[in-house]
Amino acid sequence: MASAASQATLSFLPSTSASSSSRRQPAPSILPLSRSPIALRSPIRRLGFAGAAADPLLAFHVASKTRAVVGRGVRGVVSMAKKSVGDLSEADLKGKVVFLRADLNVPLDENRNITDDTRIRAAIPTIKHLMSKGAKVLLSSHLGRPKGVTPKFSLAPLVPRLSELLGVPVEKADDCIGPEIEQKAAALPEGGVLLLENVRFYPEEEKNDPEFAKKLAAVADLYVNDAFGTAHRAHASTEGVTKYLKPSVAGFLLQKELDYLVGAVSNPKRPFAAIVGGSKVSSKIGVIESLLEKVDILLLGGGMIFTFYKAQGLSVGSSLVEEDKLELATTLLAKAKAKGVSLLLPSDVVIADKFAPDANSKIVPSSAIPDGWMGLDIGPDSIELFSKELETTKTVIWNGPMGVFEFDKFAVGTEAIAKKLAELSGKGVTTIIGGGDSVAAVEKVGVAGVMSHISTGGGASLELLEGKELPGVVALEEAVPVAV
Ligand SMILES: Nc1ncnc2c1ncn2[C@@H]1O[C@H](COP(=O)(O)OP(=O)(O)O)[C@@H](O)[C@H]1O
Ligand SMILES: O=C(OP(=O)(O)O)[C@H](O)COP(=O)(O)O
Repeated sequence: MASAASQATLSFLPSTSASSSSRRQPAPSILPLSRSPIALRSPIRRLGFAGAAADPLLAFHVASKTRAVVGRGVRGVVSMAKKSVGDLSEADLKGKVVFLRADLNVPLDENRNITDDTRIRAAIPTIKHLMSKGAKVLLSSHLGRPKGVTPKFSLAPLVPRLSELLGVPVEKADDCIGPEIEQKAAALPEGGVLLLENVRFYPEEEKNDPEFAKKLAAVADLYVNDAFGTAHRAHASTEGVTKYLKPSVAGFLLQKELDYLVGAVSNPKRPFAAIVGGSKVSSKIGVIESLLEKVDILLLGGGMIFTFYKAQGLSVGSSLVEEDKLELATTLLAKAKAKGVSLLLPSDVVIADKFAPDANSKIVPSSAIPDGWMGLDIGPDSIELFSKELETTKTVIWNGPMGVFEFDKFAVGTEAIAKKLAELSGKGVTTIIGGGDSVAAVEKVGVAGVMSHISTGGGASLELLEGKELPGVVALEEAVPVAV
């Protein structure tokens, strides 16, 4: 049975939602401050294609699959798209030297062993495709944020795993430009792969220096960008190089990321819910504002909720609060209401007497956080409330953990959401995990494989969800417009 806290929440829910259940009551026009949590609901909005087409993000659509998503049920609408590596013919690729920018920025332990090879595995389909078409692949990436040539940031530890996944020995160069590359590129057989050294060993890379970009392009015939995780950086190997290599096209991973983070989000199967967590409101303002234009339901968790509670006049103890964002929190709540978005804050929280894995903890209603205690996770009623809400949806996007999931004691909320999304994914709901810590949580629970899409880019996915243009995508060639 639901506790008093969750019943208080449910009493705020009106009966008008398409995702509704019989429990909904009309929302009060003014939220009583004493009655946290906040649950604002009004009818599900349905953005037609006109709404989606007006979204500038749709200009980034690259895949034919995306075109189908964008154009579903709409005749005569032209979809803007980026040219894809899949659009190139065998003649375009056979014997050609391809500069392929991937994001192989993987975590290494102190012995330089790869601790998570996700980004390498994600790059494989494009590399294999180029190999199968007889291209000669110059594979480029950064690793970490080196200041000049730094051996510990060499790409050498990646060679064995790349070779294993590709089924061929991958040779590595000691540089990414210059005579060695010219010589090795000339000696590459069709279908061969040469891994270039860390492109950030040159400071010119991050400065997007045109002369450096020209040197990167020097031995190649064409450019493929598959580095989604770095597409928000206007660097020489992600943006500058496109000025010197034609065509410059998108790889399969980049396509897939855009399909989900732009396509599915701009024209989702509804009801469409977003779950936004993480530490601070300030780092998620852009995402929340952008998602408020698109979603039917917005569930908030993580450290940011305490700023919303405080803005509502509640006591939050020593929880994380951004005092200068209280007004903003109130504005966002009002915006959600005005837009008819159902915005839910957790009804109960797990509080701790210190910020530590071994802190004493207890569960309290969100409106009853005592002085000296801080909220570090969402509580069981909130998990139930969020889970019920999520069951009404057809598309869910998640960015940011529900609590301090790095501490086992406060990982329950985040892990419960991960499991819920896995369950929903199995029932045909589109589940999109938007990078960063949410991906780590999903992996920790062992349900990454069942999600519809797990983004390989934290910062890049955040920027996309904020509605920003990614320089690495903008720079790519437009596909021939297709009437859908
Ligand atoms: N209640 C909380 N109090 C303090 N920090 C929190 C709380 N909930 C979550 N966090 C922290 O938020 C961090 C993630 O925030 P953020 O970087 O914004 O998310 P993401 O990486 O998913 O974009 C995690 O390190 C987590 O410990
Ligand atoms: O790991 C990356 O970004 P992410 O941590 O935001 O996912 C990318 O490789 C970009 O790296 P950068 O943030 O050093 O430019």
